[in-house]
Amino acid sequence: MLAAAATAVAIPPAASHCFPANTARKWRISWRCRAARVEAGYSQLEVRKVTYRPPGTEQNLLKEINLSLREKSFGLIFGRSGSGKTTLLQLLAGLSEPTSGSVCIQKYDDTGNPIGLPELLTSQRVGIVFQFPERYFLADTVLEEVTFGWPRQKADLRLKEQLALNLQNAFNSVGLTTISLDEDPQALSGGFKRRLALAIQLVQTPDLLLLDEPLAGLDWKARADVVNLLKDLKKEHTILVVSHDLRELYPLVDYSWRMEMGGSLKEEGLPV
Ligand SMILES: Nc1ncnc2c1ncn2[C@@H]1O[C@H](COP(=O)(O)OP(=O)(O)OP(=O)(O)O)[C@@H](O)[C@H]1O
Repeated sequence: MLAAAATAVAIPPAASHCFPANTARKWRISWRCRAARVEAGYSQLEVRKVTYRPPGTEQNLLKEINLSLREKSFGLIFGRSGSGKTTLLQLLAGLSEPTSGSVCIQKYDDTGNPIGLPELLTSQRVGIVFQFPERYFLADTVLEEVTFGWPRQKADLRLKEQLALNLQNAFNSVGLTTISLDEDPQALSGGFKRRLALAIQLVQTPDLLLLDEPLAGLDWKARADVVNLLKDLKKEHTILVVSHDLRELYPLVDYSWRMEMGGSLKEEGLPV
């Protein structure tokens, strides 16, 4: 798999992956920083007083949102349709910019004291899987689907090798090692399509994984499959999910929030 992925010819990024055009360059920078980042303590996502009003509109969709999520934990945002949950995920993914407030990663030592200044959470540190991600698969093979946006130039060979290694790790962690890279992504089962969408994001080794309605549209077997997968992934990843499927996700949840109509967020236990 490694060799095939490393030599894969790159195609422009797919809309479904929502990577900015210069993602590859950013990944390289991100890895360099990551290598230097081995410290005791822990990191935490901190959303501070975030308000969002789409450009050219008068109304705030999100109002003074505060949220903290410790690394390698699982957060869930629930609330009525139209309250602003997806808008918040898009903002955390860097697809839109807060009108005010900040989204940072703050490091703490083992006693809970902050280490240094908070770092801005940039889009290259976030992976997002949209609702029904399989609808946006465009390639004919699994290999082409996951290598969309990979660099073409020879000078980027080392980067491609690193991506290929990440790909192998991602496929291992989502349990996709049994499928052929030549397979048509649309021919995979519902649960495997979701695994593939997750693997595509995990290749970036994101600090934060955002999932919008990860169980939507799946049959009971695939839903159970994805829940088990998320249970495994949360051991190594920081995951923030928007979902209406509270009962099934309840056993995984470390923190939860209710989004009120009008875009206010309140920390609250799940009503299950
Ligand atoms: N760019 C925009 N301009 C104006 N209004 C917008 C914009 N984007 C979203 N909205 C509105 O903001 C509100 C929140 O939408 P959002 O999709 O975030 O809700 P949601 O809680 O995720 O809903 P659902 O659970 O149905 O997915 C909706 O009323 C939507 O129409």
